[in-house]
Amino acid sequence: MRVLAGERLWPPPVWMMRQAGRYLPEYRATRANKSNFLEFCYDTDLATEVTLQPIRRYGFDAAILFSDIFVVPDALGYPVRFEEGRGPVLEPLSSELVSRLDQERAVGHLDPVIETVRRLRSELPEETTLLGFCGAPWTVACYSVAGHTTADQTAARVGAYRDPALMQSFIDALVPASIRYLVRQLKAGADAVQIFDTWAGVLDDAGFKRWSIEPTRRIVEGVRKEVPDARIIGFPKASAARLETFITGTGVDAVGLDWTVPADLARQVQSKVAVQGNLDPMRLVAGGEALREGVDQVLANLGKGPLVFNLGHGVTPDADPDNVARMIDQVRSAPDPM
Ligand SMILES: Cc1c2[nH]c(c1CCC(=O)O)Cc1[nH]c(c(CCC(=O)O)c1C)Cc1[nH]c(c(CCC(=O)O)c1C)Cc1[nH]c(c(C)c1CCC(=O)O)C2
Repeated sequence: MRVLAGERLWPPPVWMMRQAGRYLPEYRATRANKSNFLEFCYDTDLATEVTLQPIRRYGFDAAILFSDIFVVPDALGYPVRFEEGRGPVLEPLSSELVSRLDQERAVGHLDPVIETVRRLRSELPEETTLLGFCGAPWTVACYSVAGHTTADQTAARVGAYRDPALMQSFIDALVPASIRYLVRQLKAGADAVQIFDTWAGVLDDAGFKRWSIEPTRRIVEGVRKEVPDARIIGFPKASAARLETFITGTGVDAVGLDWTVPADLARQVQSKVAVQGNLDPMRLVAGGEALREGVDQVLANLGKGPLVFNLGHGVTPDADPDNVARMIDQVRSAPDPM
């Protein structure tokens, strides 16, 4: 929390996107209790358990609520399901589906997730930061146009060009639902929240302003209206050259950097706000010298300013859990460069 407020700490605090996940045998064992992934997210006992697993194993400085970005459209009544080996599958976006979305239904539907936040705050060590999150509207909407994961979101981009009013109407439903959801997480005990915009990088310049910056700005403003001191981390992935516009345009307190952000640009961004990142998750798969070198590079480049050590994107199922321990040891034992 001190780093998010702009302070430099040494060693930097460390956590990992997707730290509760399939690379951990204990996650896979708990996950085996529920075949339906969304039901798993809404099960307070199981979600609390898997959130705590990486904290117990590694002592990360922050825990991130176990849930998914698709609980928000699901709660609104948008048809979402997860298919084994395929990931999320959403019905194609239509004005009929948007007209059926129900903001009040979303509140009750998300009660179990808010209960998980409450439970986590009481069970976590006091010094462990609890992070809540939501998906940015554009990233959520991408999957509703394509219907599934794609490499470059061509369907969502074509959809947004052909029928911007439809895209806008869906985003206009996601914005208030996301505000309410984040406000409730903060009031239930989350110390800060992160907005994941995984697909911001595929947008052209006008699209980035309309579909990434503007909805995020509305969420930040809406959350701060209810929780004035809310700490908010933005993560517009693959948007290196636009990070400064994003920060000014949205008012976030900190940004997550993916691993492609050039070192000098990352430091420039860090002169404005705290940064989080940005080890390539593949270095956790490769291990050895590639891992040591990568951790050193992040610390050498960003260690002199406000840094939350993290990956540039989520840890993958093929990462070696021992490499995660090595990464944390290296961060915590690194000599202070100042
Ligand atoms: C785009 C996106 C999603 N979900 C999320 C994003 C944004 C960040 C990113 O880009 O990684 C965010 C997310 N998803 C999950 C978390 C939990 C907290 C954490 O540990 O970081 C968070 C913060 C759990 C999850 N969400 C999912 C899993 C794996 C599913 C399983 O256990 O069967 C987990 C642990 C499923 C999921 N959820 C999503 C996809 C595309 C998939 C399928 C791909 C995959 O399987 O990794 C959507």
